[in-house]
Amino acid sequence: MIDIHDMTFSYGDSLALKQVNLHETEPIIMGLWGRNGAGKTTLMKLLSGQENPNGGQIRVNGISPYNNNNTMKEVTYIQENHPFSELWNVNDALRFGSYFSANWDQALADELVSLFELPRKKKIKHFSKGMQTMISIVIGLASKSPITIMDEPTNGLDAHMRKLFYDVLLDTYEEQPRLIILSSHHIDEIEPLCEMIAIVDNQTITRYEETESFKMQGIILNGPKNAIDELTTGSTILEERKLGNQVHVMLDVPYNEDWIARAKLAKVNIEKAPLQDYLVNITSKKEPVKK
Ligand SMILES: Nc1ncnc2c1ncn2[C@@H]1O[C@H](COP(=O)(O)OP(=O)(O)OP(=O)(O)O)[C@@H](O)[C@H]1O
Repeated sequence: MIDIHDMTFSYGDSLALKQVNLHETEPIIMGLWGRNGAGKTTLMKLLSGQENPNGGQIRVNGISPYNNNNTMKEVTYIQENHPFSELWNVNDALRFGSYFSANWDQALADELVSLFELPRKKKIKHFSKGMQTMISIVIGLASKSPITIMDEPTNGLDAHMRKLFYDVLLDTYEEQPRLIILSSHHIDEIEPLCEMIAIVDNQTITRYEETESFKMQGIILNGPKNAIDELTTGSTILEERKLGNQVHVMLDVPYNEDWIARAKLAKVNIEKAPLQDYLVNITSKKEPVKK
């Protein structure tokens, strides 16, 4: 479905992506996580054919996507704060979506507009931020495109609407599996949906792994300095804080029976590092400490 090999892209003289590699043949839900400016949006633009790489290769369903009419039919890209015309209401936006999507499902679009309680006649520019996100979601899901890319799809949604979004996305995905790519800075908002997560950091994809494997990784230890020092010898420390004789560290190791037993023996408190904190630390500019 997508195959990216040593791809590089610059905006003029400014390098945005370098040596990107990503290969996915299955219709899965993929998360794209990275910090501000990491290159997520640029990668999504390249996948949807809006930009042309300067080097390397990108293939979407076997073809180079840039300026390719076939890509336009097969890939739907919903940008963050999608720029709807000032004049449009919901019906206009849906008509626009239907023009560009070969698999457009009008019944689903109507169902989602009702579910999200979006007023059909009100101008979209007068919608709240969450409502604007919802109409973008409707267009993304009703497109039923083989490759559907959504930038920050939970932006502005409250907990209730986010839950609705999860439910409808999974329902439509189960009905018709396709490659759905969701980007976010907040991993917790997309992680429940994603089978695989790609980490975009320092202008490239540094890791592409199963969500479950990321969720296993990273532990936090709290305890006396000497006990922590002994336990952490040989491990990579991602974060360290001291309070008197007490030390708090995050290690880049799996949260497993072995570490739970070692911590118990050393009388040190152990817990799983929150996924978002773990990812922030592994993409931090500061060098991790190897003890
Ligand atoms: N049109 C542009 N012209 C020049 N530089 C750009 C342009 N768009 C993005 N960039 C630069 O490319 C880099 C990657 O930006 P990009 O928008 O892809 O990051 P991002 O991961 O989506 O960030 P965010 O999470 O903040 O939206 C940044 O350094 C950014 O300043």
